[in-house]
Amino acid sequence: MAQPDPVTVTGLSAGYPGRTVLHEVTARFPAASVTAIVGPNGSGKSTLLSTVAGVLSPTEGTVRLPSGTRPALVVQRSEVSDRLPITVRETVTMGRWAARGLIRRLSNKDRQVVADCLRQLGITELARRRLSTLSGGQRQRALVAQGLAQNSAVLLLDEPTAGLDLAAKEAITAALNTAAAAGATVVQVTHELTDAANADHCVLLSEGRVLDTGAPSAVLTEDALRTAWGLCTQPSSGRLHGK
Ligand SMILES: Nc1ncnc2c1ncn2[C@@H]1O[C@H](COP(=O)(O)OP(=O)(O)OP(=O)(O)O)[C@@H](O)[C@H]1O
Repeated sequence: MAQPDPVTVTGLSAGYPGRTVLHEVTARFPAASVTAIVGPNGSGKSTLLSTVAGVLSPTEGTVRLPSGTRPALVVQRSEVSDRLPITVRETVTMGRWAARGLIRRLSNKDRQVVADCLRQLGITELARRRLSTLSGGQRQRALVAQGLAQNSAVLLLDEPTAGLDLAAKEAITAALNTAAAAGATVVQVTHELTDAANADHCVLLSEGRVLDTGAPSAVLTEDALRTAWGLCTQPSSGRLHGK
């Protein structure tokens, strides 16, 4: 079977009014794989994800996606209002809008996908609860389930496991691995050393430029981390932090 096309960015510059954040970024995000984007605070990880998602337009360069793909983007939970008057099931069902449009009624397949995503993230019991009544970690699982429900060939997530307990982290990691095994291009921004080390591929950013890209074991060397973070890793905390 032919390998699905990867996502590629070439010579990408992007940023915000009066501020260029990404400078000539060239990177490849392989299909059927999980890629971790890592780098210090402010290095441009979220900006890169938003540009690949099409939320931000590049000022230079190109983003190439598999033809006809509309990426699914799971933003940081702090960017989503916790006051939305909708249930967990409705939140996840919104993920089907991309596939079915706003008008068409939910099909049995839509319902099945939503049920599967709720189950994968271990939140079936929370399905009737209002999003506003959930803990931060429970809400994060619902947002990841919404991203998965889009069944997109490209799934982009901004720090999906940040601040979660071990069970929630494991549920999300397993769900991302399952999506990749089914052929999706999964890209996650992460500060978690374990998530980065367990990814199939890694892109290390520093000051809006690609410092290195490749297998995590080759990219996340002590030297590279010292260069990027200016100090060293803190393996005991498992998080990638500078001083
Ligand atoms: N909406 C915005 N308007 C202006 N500048 C922004 C905006 N969002 C981010 N920036 C700036 O762009 C730079 C890169 O931010 P970005 O969020 O992409 O970094 P990051 O690597 O994801 O950081 P972190 O690890 O802290 O989440 C930062 O200097 C930030 O201040």
